[in-house]
Amino acid sequence: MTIDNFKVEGVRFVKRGDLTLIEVENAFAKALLTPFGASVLSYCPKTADGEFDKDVLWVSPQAVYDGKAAIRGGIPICWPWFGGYKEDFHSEVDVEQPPNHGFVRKTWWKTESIKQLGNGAVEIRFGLESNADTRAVWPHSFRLQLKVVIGPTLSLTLSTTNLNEYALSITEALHTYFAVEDSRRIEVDGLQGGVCIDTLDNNSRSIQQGKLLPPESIDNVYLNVAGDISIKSLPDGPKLLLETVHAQSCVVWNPGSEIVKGFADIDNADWTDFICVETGNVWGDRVVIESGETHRSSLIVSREN
Ligand SMILES: O=P(O)(O)OC[C@H]1O[C@@H](O)[C@H](O)[C@@H](O)[C@@H]1O
Repeated sequence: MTIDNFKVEGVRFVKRGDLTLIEVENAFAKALLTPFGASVLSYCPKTADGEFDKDVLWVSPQAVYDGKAAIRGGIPICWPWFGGYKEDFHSEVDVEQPPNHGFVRKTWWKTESIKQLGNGAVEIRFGLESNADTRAVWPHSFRLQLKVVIGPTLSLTLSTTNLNEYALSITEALHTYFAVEDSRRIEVDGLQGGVCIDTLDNNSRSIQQGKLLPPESIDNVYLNVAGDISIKSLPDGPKLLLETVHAQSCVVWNPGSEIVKGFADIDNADWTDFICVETGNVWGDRVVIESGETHRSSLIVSREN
């Protein structure tokens, strides 16, 4: 079944570059997704007076849609490892350049279902099973599914099923690029008490005290922060609320004015337009999934005006 065979009210398919995009518009929001990387690229909820609000997500105007490169923006999925290829994933398989943040953000997923739910929200499920190509990079068997619900909130659930006869160890993150008025004037609440690892300062560790006022350039990993998180535009702009389930970690990243120059797919001036607040299970919060078991991790995003 090809993607065009899904006939659901308020859902249409358009091309951008080499990708097929899924456009959703319903009583609650409009959104844009693609099976390449199972990426959500846009989510504009409706305001109380029924107008579409600004996008919650940021996608770089320089993003590439060639079906090969990871899309710069929206919600890329980092799986089965976050960041570099960690020591514990090494195997007999020789991967010369293991992709940063894993391989599924650059892989075509299958669109398994698109349907309207009883309340009028739209649910889309993307799936990916291990195959010869994935085993060449990571020699394990798995089934992955991303369930996205476009409703009054944007909800994503990533499910990993371990199809091996042994336990599987993964790290994972929804690498969300949130659109903000000015990344220099925001505060992130909900990280306090977590272990903060500053990767721009030799992985120095501290305990996060109070709200985070991100410096211009930031690449902090927060462990053991399972509660809700919010991103507020200062002084009294809108607030984005991030509710998570089975996500112990959060990474806050923005390249800032210098490091951004090393990114071909981000304009040098655009770093103030977003903040990445990436929720999942990374570093020491890694997840071990027993044989035959499924692990689920969710993110639910909404905007409070
Ligand atoms: O360029 P990539 O692979 O998408 O990574 C972007 C950033 O992703 C963040 O999650 C990392 O913490 C940063 O170190 C990294 O630079």
